Amino acid sequence: MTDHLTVVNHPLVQHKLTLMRDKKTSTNSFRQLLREISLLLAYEITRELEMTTRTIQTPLCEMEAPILEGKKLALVSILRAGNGLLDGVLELIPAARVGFVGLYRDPETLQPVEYYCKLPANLDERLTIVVDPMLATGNSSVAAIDLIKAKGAKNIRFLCLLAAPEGVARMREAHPDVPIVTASLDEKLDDHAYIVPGLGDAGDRMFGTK
Ligand SMILES: O=P(O)(O)OC[C@H]1O[C@H](OP(=O)(O)OP(=O)(O)O)[C@H](O)[C@@H]1O
Ligand SMILES: O=c1cc[nH]c(=O)[nH]1
Ligand SMILES: [Mg+2]
Repeated sequence: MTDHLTVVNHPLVQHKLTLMRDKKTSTNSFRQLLREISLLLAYEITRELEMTTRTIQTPLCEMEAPILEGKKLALVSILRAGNGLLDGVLELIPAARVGFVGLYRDPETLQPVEYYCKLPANLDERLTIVVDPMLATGNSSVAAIDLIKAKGAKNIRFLCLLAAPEGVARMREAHPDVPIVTASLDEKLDDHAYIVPGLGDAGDRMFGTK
């Protein structure tokens, strides 16, 4: 991917996102919609994967048929809200290796606090797609990608549902080599660094916590 930021304007994505933003949407519907959107976003973020060919026999003839090149992809979910995106992406790429980075954002300092990290082997040979629905200040995604790079990953993409301009700028500064794919570039952050108009706290809406 060459663009640093791709906003997926597909009508189905935008329609489902509107339903997710609506505060009247139930936890159950929110989770289902996120799973559906993540399939569409996964389609977009994998658009330019490297391909090679393999010789196969169809019932009619031999052909050189396209297949994905290289080692299996790695998907890394930033816990816990990342798991909502992970489910759909993994459905589309079932052979992917999966890692988790556990981070929460301290509500006072807005700094990420790490509590877990388990990543697949040979990240240096894999395309790594990092997933988290919310890119707000960018502190969490920058820290997660710092960890992932420290484990060897060189080819990384970041998939989110909503991005704030502040988070995109922070990512561009810290990780200019990591393209971002999102369903929406929202307007701004509020005084508590929540995305506006946003959808609220993604983890809470997904898991019914408060
Ligand atoms: O860009 P930032 O300002 O760092 O904010 C974004 C982070 O905040 C949310 O997670 P949260 O800390 O609420 O943890 P959770 O997923 O466990 O709910 C979200 O899922 C991101 O990880
Ligand atoms: O708007 C926001 C910002 C950070 N985390 C969320 O879940 N929502
Ligand atoms: Mg949360």
